[in-house]
Amino acid sequence: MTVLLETRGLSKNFGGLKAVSDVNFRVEKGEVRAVIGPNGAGKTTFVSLISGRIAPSAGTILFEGEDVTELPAYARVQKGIAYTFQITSIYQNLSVAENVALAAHQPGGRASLEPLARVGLADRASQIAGTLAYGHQRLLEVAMGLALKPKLLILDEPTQGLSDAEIDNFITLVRDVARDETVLLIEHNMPLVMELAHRITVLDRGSILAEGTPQEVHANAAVQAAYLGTG
Ligand SMILES: Nc1ncnc2c1ncn2[C@@H]1O[C@H](COP(=O)(O)OP(=O)(O)OP(=O)(O)O)[C@@H](O)[C@H]1O
Repeated sequence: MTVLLETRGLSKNFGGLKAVSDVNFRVEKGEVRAVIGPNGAGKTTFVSLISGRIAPSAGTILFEGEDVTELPAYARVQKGIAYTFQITSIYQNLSVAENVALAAHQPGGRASLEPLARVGLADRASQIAGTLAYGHQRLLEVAMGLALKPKLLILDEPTQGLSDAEIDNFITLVRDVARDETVLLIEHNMPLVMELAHRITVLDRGSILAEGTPQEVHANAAVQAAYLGTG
């Protein structure tokens, strides 16, 4: 197995708060890795550090063996790290297709519609993005991430606001994406995580509480106590 992403001693403090604390983490190429944990565990902060949206207080981030800790976000995108944009970065007044074209840095709108087809939005290509339902805006974000042809696709709560049928489509989508790319998924929907992830990392108060296959994590007593609320 080849390690795609590794963090060593990765930490982020906000004042006195250790949002991410000394995290040593590895993702293999081709994996679907879920990061779960209670609210405030540090999941978004962790992936923001990996994508370069925020700078760490300490530690190192390696991508394909290269130290990318000091690289700005755009340079990490060029290396193949795509973080689905927060919804605010969708251009609400542009069409769905134009948003994908912009994400792919082809503002003339000549980008392939393939990313839209992959997320099931091809028939909405000409719709104004701001008029999409919330769940569809999340899928548009995923399409914008795919348009970058990433090696690592980071999805931050992608199924929020999706219907059950759309979540089923999303599972198919991630399996399809995972044939070519590695996926790092932050997700609160536990049945979905159990079904999709090869391995799960559980964050709690900024640190890794547990890591393993869905079965191992589900059976972990510390996880049940801290997260599943059944301990
Ligand atoms: N910019 C910031 N300034 C100060 N504190 C922050 C900042 N961003 C996050 N925090 C704090 O860091 C901690 C971790 O937050 P983070 O958003 O990473 O958690 P999370 O696991 O993604 O939570 P959720 O599941 O609710 O999205 C929280 O206590 C949060 O209040």
